[in-house]
Amino acid sequence: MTSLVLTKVNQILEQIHPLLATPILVVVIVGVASWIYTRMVRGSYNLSLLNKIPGPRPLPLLGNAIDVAVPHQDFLKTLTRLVLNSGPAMKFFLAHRPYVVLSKAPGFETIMSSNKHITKGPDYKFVHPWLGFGLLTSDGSKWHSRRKMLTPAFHFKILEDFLIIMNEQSSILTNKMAKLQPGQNTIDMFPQITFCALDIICESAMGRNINAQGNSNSPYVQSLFKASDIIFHRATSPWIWNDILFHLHPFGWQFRSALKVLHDFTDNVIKDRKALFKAEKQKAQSSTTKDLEDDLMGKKKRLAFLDLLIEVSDDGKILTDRDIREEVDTFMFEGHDTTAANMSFTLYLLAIHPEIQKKVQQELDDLFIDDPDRPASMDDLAKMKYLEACIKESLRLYPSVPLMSRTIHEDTTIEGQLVPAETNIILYTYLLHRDPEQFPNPEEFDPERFSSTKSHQRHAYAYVPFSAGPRNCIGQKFAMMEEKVVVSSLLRKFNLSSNVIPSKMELLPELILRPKDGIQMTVTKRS
Ligand code: HEM
Repeated sequence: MTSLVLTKVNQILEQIHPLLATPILVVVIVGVASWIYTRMVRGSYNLSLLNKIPGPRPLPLLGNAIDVAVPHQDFLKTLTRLVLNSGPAMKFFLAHRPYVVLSKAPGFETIMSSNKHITKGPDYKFVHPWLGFGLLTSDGSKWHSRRKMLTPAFHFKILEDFLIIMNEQSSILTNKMAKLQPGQNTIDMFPQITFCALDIICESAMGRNINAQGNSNSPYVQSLFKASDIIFHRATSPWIWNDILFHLHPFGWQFRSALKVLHDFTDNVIKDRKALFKAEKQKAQSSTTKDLEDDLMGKKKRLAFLDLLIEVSDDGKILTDRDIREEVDTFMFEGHDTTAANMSFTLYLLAIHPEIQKKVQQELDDLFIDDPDRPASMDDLAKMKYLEACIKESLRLYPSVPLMSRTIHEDTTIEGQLVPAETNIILYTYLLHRDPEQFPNPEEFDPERFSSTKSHQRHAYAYVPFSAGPRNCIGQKFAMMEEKVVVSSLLRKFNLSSNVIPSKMELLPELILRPKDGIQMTVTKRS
């Protein structure tokens, strides 16, 4: 490996000036660079503790960059191999920056259950220009107060109001599917489901219908995809991590123009809804002294999360328009891809397991025996137990968020290793969910794992697709509701099949887990 580095340095120097490429100069330059690198590491990280944690041997300057610099579709396999060679806490370096990858339940518990380890890892900085420091990205007292402020918005009673939107958008999706002619009914379901999820979250978060299902070319939808795409590429391209270099790069200006569209859109919606809110408030002065949560629940209709934010903002005294935008943008960012990926993988798993698909359809047929075309009610959703188990099992095999990261600020014992302060922790959920001690035959799709008796036999942190502890997903109930509505609407009307073989499907751990080539499925009307 060292000889590989020397050869590379030699080539670079030769390009700069042939005289520079003498062996002595190369050795001197590599030596000085290694010394500076080691000083940097010593200066900021506790190397003596880090060296005790198992992991692949790092190279000077590069750390383990060469070990993990593989094509995106090979990343999960490569990381899994490295982790399995090292153990449940594996250390590696990217340049001078140390990471510890956790892949078993006890390690996850140490981090997730703690109120101290709530700082997100350095890679979240790439979403700051879009989301600012909203609920997903903030920490400390700002995060605490925002979390407290937003929790009532996800109360069961408030979520009920979003059911109408979910049913309406599902029905647009099923109508689109019904128009597919035989011979043309094998399609990539991933984008179809994504547009539906986007329409649902946009109307729920902002009270605006962007009609992505009808027109996916709208500037807002295109900018959202563009911004997400560039964030992912930046996170995996160290040469544009630096802000100045990024702004000079073509990605930089494309990102800025996408953000302008996204921010302008949210700003305008906030302005409109604030005006509406003011007018409504003038009409109903009596509600101003009531407790916020009761107030919201008492009202006939709450169309958007944005309303709660405007209500608590106290006309800019508690939340400015910029603060409100951070949270609305965060819901848009966190709330469409995650559910879309999970719904797509669930449909796919049911498509390749026809006997399990039949059981789900039986459950739905029994529930909708009175009228197979009516919208789903909250009561129906509560009774979709088997479908829920399928969705959960799909999230186990294909967690929408396959990796998360935190930075710890104090020395912490994790999995028996003393991990020094300022180390970045990677929570490798994709592998955690494949632990054979917790999930025998882990690659097998078996919804029975989520029957109530079997769930109790597992470690409390063995299954955490929505994270767990204080920084868990605030939107998980919303997500489960949406997914049941959309998936059940499709399965009431259609049979699904697919020739895609799970072991051949290439997975990309982008901002969310995504199939590299989409998921082709055949959609046939049920007789
Ligand atoms: C299947 C769907 C979803 C999955 C698998 C999922 C998963 C997650 C995970 C793993 C986290 C923790 C991220 C981290 O620590 O870095 C998270 C946080 C979060 N999620 Fe979700 N999510 C889903 C849907 C949603 C929806 C629909 C919304 C909004 C309506 C949402 C809003 C959020 C927010 C705001 C946070 C940050 C919470 C905090 O730090 O206090 N999520 N989600």
